[in-house]
Amino acid sequence: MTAQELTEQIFKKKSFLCVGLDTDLDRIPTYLLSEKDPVFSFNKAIIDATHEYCVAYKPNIAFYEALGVDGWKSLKKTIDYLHSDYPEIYTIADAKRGDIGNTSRMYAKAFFDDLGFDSVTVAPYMGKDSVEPFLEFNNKHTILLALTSNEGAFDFQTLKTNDEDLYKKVIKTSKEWNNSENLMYVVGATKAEYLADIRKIIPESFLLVPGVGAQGGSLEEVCKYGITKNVGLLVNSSRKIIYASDSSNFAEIAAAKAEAMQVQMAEELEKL
Ligand SMILES: O=c1ccn([C@@H]2O[C@H](COP(=O)(O)O)[C@@H](O)[C@H]2O)c(=O)[nH]1
Repeated sequence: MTAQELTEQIFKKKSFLCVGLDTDLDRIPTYLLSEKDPVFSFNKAIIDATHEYCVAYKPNIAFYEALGVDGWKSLKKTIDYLHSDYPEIYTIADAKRGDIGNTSRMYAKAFFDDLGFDSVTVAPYMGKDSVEPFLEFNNKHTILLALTSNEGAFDFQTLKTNDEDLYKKVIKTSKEWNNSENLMYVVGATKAEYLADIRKIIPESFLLVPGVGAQGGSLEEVCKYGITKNVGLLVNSSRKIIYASDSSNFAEIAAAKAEAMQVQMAEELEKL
């Protein structure tokens, strides 16, 4: 899916919500554990209930890898289900990959060609040749970690290099890379006020913003500093939506949480 098509979906659905599929066998309703594929059953129920309120889903790959072969099968079934039943949905593999070039190429093939995700998150630490192999894929996005939502973001990302914050240097440098038009960036909702400066460097780029909900970030603050006339935001919430309830009507409750966020987003879009 192109960024233009994603923007069209955002205005059509009046939502820039991304629902995170951080599916954990220890947190899903226990009655699902007797199903053949509990992870897929849970994801399918969440997707069917929430899809009208969001434009994207973001499975965090760690939750699937942790289950070995079964986890990969559940991930594949989930992405195939999205492609077949909800082709208008944008998909993000939150995998935080990046390695020497020929290895990065294999990661890119895995997530873009084999699994067919629209985008994958990538760590910038190994530099240009570790990211460019992802950028070669047409109509696929590489979402570079810029300023993350966790406390540890201050360990390195805000260190000064030649009087400039490292995360700003990463963003500026990445704009020079081949096919940089295929880049998006991760900026944590917990650091919303930084978005004002970030928008000076990348006024048009899409930002994936995790950290609203369980991590305490505010949607209002994110919009105040980060929204553009074309929106340019995908705001993720995982646990606050998918684990809102562990009873048999968990999907209904998740839908209510997603709808509440969508309503707030529609209000923000009205202001544009
Ligand atoms: O800076 C980052 C980058 C990625 N994440 C991921 O987003 C979700 C957030 O989940 P919540 O339950 O809504 O807190 C999760 O998959 C993280 O690994 C992030 O939080 N911050």
